[in-house]
Amino acid sequence: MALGEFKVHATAGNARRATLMTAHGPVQTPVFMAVGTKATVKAMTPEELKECGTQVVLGNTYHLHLRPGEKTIAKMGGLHKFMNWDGPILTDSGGFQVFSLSQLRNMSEEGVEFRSHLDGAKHFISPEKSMEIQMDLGSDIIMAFDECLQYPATDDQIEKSMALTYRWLLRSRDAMTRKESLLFGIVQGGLSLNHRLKSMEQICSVDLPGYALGGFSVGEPIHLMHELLPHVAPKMPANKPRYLMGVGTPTDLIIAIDSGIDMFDCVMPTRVARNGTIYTWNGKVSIKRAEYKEDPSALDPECDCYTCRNYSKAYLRHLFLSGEILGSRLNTIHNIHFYMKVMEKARAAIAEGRWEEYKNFCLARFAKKEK
Ligand SMILES: O=c1[nH]cnc2cc3nc(NCc4cccs4)[nH]c3cc12
Ligand SMILES: [Zn+2]
Repeated sequence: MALGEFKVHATAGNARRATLMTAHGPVQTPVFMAVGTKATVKAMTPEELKECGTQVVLGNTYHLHLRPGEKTIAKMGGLHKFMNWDGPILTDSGGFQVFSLSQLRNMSEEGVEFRSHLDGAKHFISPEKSMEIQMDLGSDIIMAFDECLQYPATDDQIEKSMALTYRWLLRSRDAMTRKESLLFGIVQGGLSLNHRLKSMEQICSVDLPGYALGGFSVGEPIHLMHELLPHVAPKMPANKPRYLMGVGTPTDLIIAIDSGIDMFDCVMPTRVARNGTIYTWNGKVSIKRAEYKEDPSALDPECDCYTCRNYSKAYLRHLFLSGEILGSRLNTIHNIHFYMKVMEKARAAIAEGRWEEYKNFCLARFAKKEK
C-alpha cells in the first residue's frame, strides 16, 4: 500500500474494516489510539503497550512545545526515538489544549497568544507554528490547527469559529511540508446538525488523507453526540479515515463504529485506571470496594492480560488503597488491553459479517452494573 492509502476491506452498514498506511506502518481500523500526551502513555512502557495490542500512540503539540520543546526532541532524533516507540504516532495540533489548559491571553486571525500553565511564560501558536512543531516531532499523522469551541456555544459563535477553523486548515495545509506526515482536517460545527454539515462540506472540500470530528467530548451531554454522529459520520468521504477526537468509553466506541468512525483516542482507560476504575466484559469494577478485600479472582475472568493472569482483586485493591505505583501500572495494563481487545474483536466481527451481533453483545455487557 502507498503512504496515506486507506483500503476498506469490509463494511457492515456504516461500520468499516480498513487499513491506513503510515510512514511507520499500517494501522488496522477501527483503532483505539493510546494517549501519550507528554511522550509517555502514563505508567506503561512501549513494550507493554505493544504487548497490549497498541498500534498508534498520541503525542501533544501543546505539552511537548512547553516541555521539553520540539527543538530538543528534534535534536534527540524525533519523538519516536525520544520515547522509544517505533509504531505510528499521531499528534494533536495544540489548539484544544491551549483553550483547556492555559491562561489564554488573546485569540486573533493570526493565532493564539497564551501563557504556559507551567511557568506563565508567553507563547504563540498559529497554524504555521503548530505544523512546524508537529513536523519537528516527526509525527506520522498531523492534526490541522483548529479552534475547538467550548460547550455550549451560540449559533453565531459556532459560525464564526468554524469559518476560522476552515481558514486555519488552509494555512495548515500550506505550511505542512513534511512528505512522510499525513495531515488530517478537523470538522467543527458545535452540536447543531446544519453547522456540522456545513463545516464538513468546507473541511472535506480540501483533499486530505483523513478527517476528524472535533468539538465533541467537551462537556456536552454525551447523548447529543450519539444523536449527531449517524447524521454526520456517514457523510464524510467514504474512502478516507474518520477520526472522532477524545472519545470515549467502550460503549461510545461501539456506537461510533456503528456510525462509521474508524479512529479514536481518549484519556479514559489510562486516567480511570489510576483512579481504580477497571473496564471489564461485565461492566465497570471499582477496585477499592470492600467486597474485593479477600477476593482471589482476577479483575476480569474473561481477560487474558498480564494483570488478570497474575494478580487478584484483593492484591490490586491493596495496591490502590496503599497508593502503590504498581497499582496504577497493573490497572492501566488491564484497561489498555481491554480497549485494544474490544477493537480487535470489532475488526474481526465486521470482517466476518458478525457486527450487529457483536455490537449488541458489547452494549449489553458494558451496561452491566457492579452488584
Ligand atoms: O475539537 C478538537 N480539536 C482538536 N483536538 C481535540 C481534542 C479533544 N479531546 C476531547 N475530549 C477528550 C478529553 C480531554 C480532556 C478530558 S476529556 N475533545 C476534543 C476536541 C478536539
Ligand atoms: Zn485483564
